[in-house]
Amino acid sequence: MKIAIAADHGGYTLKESVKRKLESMGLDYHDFGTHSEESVDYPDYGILVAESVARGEYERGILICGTGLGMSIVANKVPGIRCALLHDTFSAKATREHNDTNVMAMGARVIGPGLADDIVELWLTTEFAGGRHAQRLDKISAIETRYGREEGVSGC
Ligand SMILES: O=C(CO)[C@H](O)[C@H](O)[C@H](O)COP(=O)(O)O
Repeated sequence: MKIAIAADHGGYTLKESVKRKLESMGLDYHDFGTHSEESVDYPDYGILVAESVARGEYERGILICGTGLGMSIVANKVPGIRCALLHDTFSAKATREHNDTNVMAMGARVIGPGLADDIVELWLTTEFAGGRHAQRLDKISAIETRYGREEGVSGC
């Protein structure tokens, strides 16, 4: 599984920790930045991960900022992206089973590296359950279509 990862300055340190977790799981990743704690704007980084996942270049994306809120808002603007803001393991498992989320966001000012590792591992290893949940995802896609965003990000 290929993973795209990015953070703003608030999430930089946790991103480095999550990268070590991915390496320990034997997973490939691409780090879209940021590469220091110098202040940056989270939309500039969140969009890189969201669009690369939407284009199919990476199977999953991981985004980290101070709260995870800004990153999750950005990612969910991109057609085809279903991003979950995750700070607990129950939700990490449930959002894969029920929502088939392809991007997750965390807040480095909310949780520590140990819990973040557990969340990432569960989120990456839990399969979508399908069944009744699939028809709900179809309805989410229909909402995207209704707002004229069915074209995805081809051409970006
Ligand atoms: O987007 C956020 C909140 O929704 C992130 O937590 C950012 O990391 C945060 O806003 C950055 O804040 P700062 O005061 O500029 O460090």
